[in-house]
Amino acid sequence: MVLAQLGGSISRALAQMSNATVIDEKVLNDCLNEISRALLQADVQFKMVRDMQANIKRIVNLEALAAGTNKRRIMQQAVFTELCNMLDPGKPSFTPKKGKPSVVMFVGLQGSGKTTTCSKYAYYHQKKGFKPALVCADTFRAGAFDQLKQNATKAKIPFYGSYMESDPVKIAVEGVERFKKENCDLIIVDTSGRHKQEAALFEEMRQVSEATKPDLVIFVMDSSIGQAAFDQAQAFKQSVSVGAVIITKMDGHAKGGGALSAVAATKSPVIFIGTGEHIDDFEVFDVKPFVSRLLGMGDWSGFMDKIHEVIPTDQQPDLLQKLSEGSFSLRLMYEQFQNLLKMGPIGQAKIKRYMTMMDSMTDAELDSTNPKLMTESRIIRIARGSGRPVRDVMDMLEEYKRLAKIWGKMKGLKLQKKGDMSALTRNMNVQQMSKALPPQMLKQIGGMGGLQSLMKQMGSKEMSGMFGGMGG
Ligand SMILES: Nc1nc2c(ncn2[C@@H]2O[C@H](COP(=O)(O)OP(=O)(O)OP(=O)(O)O)[C@@H](O)[C@H]2O)c(=O)[nH]1
Repeated sequence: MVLAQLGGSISRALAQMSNATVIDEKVLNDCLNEISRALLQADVQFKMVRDMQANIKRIVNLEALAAGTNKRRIMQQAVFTELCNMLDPGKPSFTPKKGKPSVVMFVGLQGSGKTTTCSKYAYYHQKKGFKPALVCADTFRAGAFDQLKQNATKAKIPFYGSYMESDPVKIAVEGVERFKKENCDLIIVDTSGRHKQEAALFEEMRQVSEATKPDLVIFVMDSSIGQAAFDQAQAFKQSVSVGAVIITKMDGHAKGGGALSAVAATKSPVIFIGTGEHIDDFEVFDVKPFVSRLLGMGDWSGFMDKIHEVIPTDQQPDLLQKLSEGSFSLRLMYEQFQNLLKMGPIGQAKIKRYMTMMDSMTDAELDSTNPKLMTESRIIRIARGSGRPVRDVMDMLEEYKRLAKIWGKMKGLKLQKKGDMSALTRNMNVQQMSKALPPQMLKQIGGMGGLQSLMKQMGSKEMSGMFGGMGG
């Protein structure tokens, strides 16, 4: 996800500023320009970037900044506040209540992921104890009804639609009435995808909304839409009263900045994000944790210790680049295991087993950094493919999560120069090495004592090379 790069660029700009000996207007402007450039590259609308820049300049007191010991924090806080303000329209969206019938209508551009998202939204609420139902008022795209029907059947959610009827208003009204009678408390109406140039389709959408009187209209937006987001979102808002936004395909390579623009255009909050094609690849969206993750805030303490622990003496620029983007994937873990195998008999059986299972994984699975991708069906498939019990696959994934947590601390890391890194890692000792090893492996080696003698035998150079080659 390119948003991670945005976080990295902003962090770098802040670090550069806080490294300056004198903080004057020029240094502040340079820093703000750098941040603005990063936001523009992430497809945030120009006007929003300009406003944000002006706001930060207003908030940040240059004198306090020049005198303050924690310049980085002051600036980071200002950027944090501004990004939160951009993503928070200041009023919460309508939330359905159990036992009380609500109608929620989904609108969006063609292919934005509406139909998939309707099912995810229904499924999410069903798990929370709601009685949802799906109505397919998309009479425009052949196959839309079948798609909804298929998703609804899989999740055991009642649905309504027609192959014959071509009037979406009629279908929507009939569906809503039927499910109200059946005491469903969350009636979700899926509509056809449309572009702002298609006036007739916009009129039709307005009519569906007028006839079904939704409690909430959700604008579904593909995160890769880029700079067009603002205009498109605004066009929808002008025809129907959009009250919330869901951003889809956040798992892809989208720049994601369009999300900020959609919020500004619709003055509505983002309530969920879609993170994959599967029905539970769906997350509640919360502004503050999202922005703090984006800025790599919150977990800087103990950060350098982790560098001591896990980075080998020989340089791994590619690895560091990947880690600074927050992408510790199963493939990186595989490569790490490969290096461990080269070392000799230690824990080979277990690692070989892990690698056999990983050989049964798809490229997408190996390269993903989202543990949620590993759904039950994928785990079963991998177990079958590798001839291992499901428990072993789970065990391997747990190990991945454990390592990813350690490596995850590197996200947003400002890359060091070659010399700096070797100086940092020169002091790696047995204790630090032991922390970097999987606990089972440490046990197999014979605990701390075993590790110590092993390091003596092999020479700590080879030992620290264990993590070598990971950048590939
Ligand atoms: N990777 C990923 N794919 C998604 C996500 N949401 C939807 N998709 C995929 O996007 C494609 C389009 O999704 P649909 O749900 O058919 O889109 P739609 O907006 O209903 O399409 P129209 O009815 O033509 O407007 C499908 O292949 C979905 O599987 C997501 O969060 N991540």
